[in-house]
Amino acid sequence: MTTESPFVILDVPNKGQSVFAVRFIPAGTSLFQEPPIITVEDAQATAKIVSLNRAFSQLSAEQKTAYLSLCNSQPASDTALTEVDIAVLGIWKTNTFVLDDQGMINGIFQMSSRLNHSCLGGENAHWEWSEEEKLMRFWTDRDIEAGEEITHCYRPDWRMGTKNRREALMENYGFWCTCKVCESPEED
Ligand SMILES: C[S@@+](CC[C@H](N)C(=O)[O-])C[C@H]1O[C@@H](n2cnc3c(N)ncnc32)[C@H](O)[C@@H]1O
Repeated sequence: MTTESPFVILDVPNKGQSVFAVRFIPAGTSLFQEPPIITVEDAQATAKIVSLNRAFSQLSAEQKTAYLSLCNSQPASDTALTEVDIAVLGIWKTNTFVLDDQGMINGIFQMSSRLNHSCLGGENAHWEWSEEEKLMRFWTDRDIEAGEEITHCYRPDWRMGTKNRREALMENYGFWCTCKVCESPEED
């Protein structure tokens, strides 16, 4: 049995970087686990941004570099902000995971942030956050073949037809979805 990672991060045209299986990965496999780079706990969006800036300023140089290396799909809306603040906020909006049912706790993760989205039915992995251990874990939902993109569903409740779902993803996440469900000619 090999101990090498079963996946790699590669560039994909129009989708930035993404995670791909390098060999067959059976359903139910633990892909990886990692601690967050940052977590922020606040109820209100504006309070979250203040907490985010505080949390970012307290990161080590290495953590800041890891954070700032993540993808930013958000247009810069507030030109009064500094370049770094714009990047911190854009990266936050592009990559944040909501970690609790109340929407209070958000987190940013280095590896987890590299997985692209697939609309419901196209995804092949899911995540679980352990509040006790402060660890994010990714698991495969089904068998994944070598060369397959590993994706999870960012928001599973958007069963509203391809056009509406794509518009909702654009509005909420800042990208036009090109997952295999949206690209399928059988979808409406
Ligand atoms: C959390 S990041 C995922 C990793 C990212 N591709 C990267 O380069 O680091 C989310 C961003 O990836 C891209 N992305 C993810 N899923 C996508 C999809 N289904 N269709 C098009 N772009 C997608 C979008 O730019 C989105 O804002």
